[in-house]
Parts: sequence; C-alpha cells; structure tokens
Amino acid sequence: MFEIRPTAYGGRGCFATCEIARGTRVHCAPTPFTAVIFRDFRKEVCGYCFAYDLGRAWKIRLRGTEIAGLWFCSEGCRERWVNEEDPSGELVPVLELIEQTVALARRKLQSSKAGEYDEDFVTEDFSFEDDAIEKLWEQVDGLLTSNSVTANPLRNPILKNRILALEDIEYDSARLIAVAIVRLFLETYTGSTPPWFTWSGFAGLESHEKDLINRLPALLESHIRVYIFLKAVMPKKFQAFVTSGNVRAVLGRESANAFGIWQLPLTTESECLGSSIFPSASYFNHSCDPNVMKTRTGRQMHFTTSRFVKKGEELCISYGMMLTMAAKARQDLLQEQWYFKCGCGRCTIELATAA
Ligand SMILES: C[S@@+](CC[C@H](N)C(=O)[O-])C[C@H]1O[C@@H](n2cnc3c(N)ncnc32)[C@H](O)[C@@H]1O
Repeated sequence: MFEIRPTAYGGRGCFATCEIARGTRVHCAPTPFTAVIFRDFRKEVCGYCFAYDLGRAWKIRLRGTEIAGLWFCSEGCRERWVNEEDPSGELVPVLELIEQTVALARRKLQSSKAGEYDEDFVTEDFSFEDDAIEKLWEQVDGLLTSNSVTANPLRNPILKNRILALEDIEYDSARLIAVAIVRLFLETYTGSTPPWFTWSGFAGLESHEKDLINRLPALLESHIRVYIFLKAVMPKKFQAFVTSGNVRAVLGRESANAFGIWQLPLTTESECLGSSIFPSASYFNHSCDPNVMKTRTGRQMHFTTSRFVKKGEELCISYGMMLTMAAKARQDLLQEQWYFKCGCGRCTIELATAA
C-alpha cells in the first residue's frame, strides 16, 4: 500500500502506491523492538499490554518475587509476555541482574558517600567539535578493556562510583539498551528472529545522537555512565555485543524514533509512561497536516488514514500535540523535542505567508 523512498525535505518517508480510502489501516506494528516503562510507573503499567489504571499498582509479577522489574495486569498478560517477548528465556536473567545491581547500588548510596566522583570524562573545556566525541568514546573503551569489569563492578574503584551515580532515567536507558542487545545476540546466534525483533531493521533507522548531545552536552557523560553500567552488569555471553557503538546506536535511534507510551485514552492530561521503538513504523515522517493517525492498542501501534490519500502522496503522522499552534511555535517545538526543522507542506506555506 506504500513504499519507503527519499523525500525532498527530511530523509526517507512513506508514499502511497495506490489510492487509499479514509479509515484504512496502512500499517500495524505488532510489538516494540525494545521498550521501557519509566521507573516511576512500572508497578502501575502492565509489562505486556501497557495498561495503566490511574496509578493503581498491578499485583502480578513474573515470578513469586519481583526482581525483573515487570508487573502485569493479568495472568494472561504475564503468559503472553513470557511466550512472545522472551521465548528463549535469555532476557529475564539480564533484567534481573540490572535490578539487583540497582538495588545494591541504592543500598550502598544510602550507607556512604559513594556515587560522587571527582573527574568527569566531559571536562569543562571539552570541545564538541571535530571528532572529539569519537575520541572520548575511544578513551572510555580503552579504560574498560584495561579493567576487568565483569567480575564485580561495585568492587572496581574506577567504575564503582559511576555506577552508583546512575539516576532513574539512566537505569531506564540501560533496560532499553539491554533488551536491544539481547535481541541482537539472539539474531546472531539463533537466526530465527521475528522481523520486528531484528537489529538490522532497527539499525537502518536515523540517529540523532549528535543533535541530542550538542543541545544537552551533559548527556554525553550520562551515556558513558550507562555504557559502563551495562559493560559491568551484562552477563559474559552478551559482552561481545555490549560495545560503545551498539550503546550509542540505541541511544541515538531512540532520540529520533521513539514512540512515547502514553496513558490511554490520550488527552492533553495523559502521562508519558515509557518509551518504545517500532522500526517498521519509524519511516512515517511528521506533518502538521497529517493524513495518518497513530493509535496504540496494548503493545501494538496502528496507523490509519484520516482522509482519502492519492497515489504518490506521502503518508504522514503527527509526532505530538501541536497542530493547533501557530507555525513558529510548532517549528520551535519540533526543533526542541525532535531535533529537526519541520519541512511539511503546511509549515512551508504558513511560514512563506508570514514572511
Ligand atoms: C521517525 S524518523 C522518520 C523517518 C526518517 N525520515 C528516516 O529517513 O529515517 C524522524 C526523522 O525524520 C525527519 N523528519 C520527519 N518529519 C519531518 C519533517 N516534517 N520535516 C523535516 N524532517 C522530518 C527528521 O530528521 C526526524 O528526526
């Protein structure tokens, strides 16, 4: 019904290969390649269907005691998660290790001043020009290869305080990356990966790493901490995939392609409960006059035309709630939150008229 090809204004986009009637479902993305429920919400958001009941904590856990950081709204959702999201059983032990380390780190933090460290990688005079970011990552890799990090990271003096200093949002990033790395491991060694879980599909997406770091330089230090944490906690068999390149790939692609997991029904008051990446749905560009509506049903994302679409017309969604704003405000918001200058037809006309 549509093909992916270059646009004149913003990378690739989805173009109708035939006339499409209003109300047609043009795409369904069955499950995220990787997703994370934000730490504040995870007891209240079902780990499978993302149901959220105004802050009520779900009671069903993966096993008798909760150590994987997952809660479910029903036994059925727990079963579906186990069967569909982790049939190999490789993911759960990784999530458990992350959670155990977080719990240990939090206990250590309470009992000492650990977690503060004197020297940042990104010093005050750090210049973000040329290949400084690449060099810095090489330096981090050098440090990690010269230290044995897998034994017990919390005993390693260079790494310990960086791990203890991780904030909630960084643990969330670590979980998002860990899931992606387990997918990559399984794709490499079993080869029987469903299409929505392939790393190659994910790696083809656009990355906004540089834009993100240029706007928020402190994130570079944060990304490095997340990498060190993962290098330290991921079991040995995954280590070959815990590379700075892969960690940066996930963080950079999340910034350009993530779909927020929003409380439903979606209103201006809805909470953002988590973040998810659906590679097959990541080629829809934004338009301030969209012809496709995205809706979430459980873990699935559906894309449905909101009006008749001509053959050859681009299929676009709206990335956020900004359609009633003036052109300048929309442009600023998209630049600020999604790091691009909107080149959609509506903005082009409205900005030209305003000039
Ligand atoms: C989810 S991706 C969409 C697919 C992307 N065009 C690609 O080639 O991978 C989002 C990125 O597409 C580009 N993009 C999407 N909508 C755009 C728009 N209205 N104007 C300019 N660039 C846009 C931006 O670079 C944005 O970060």
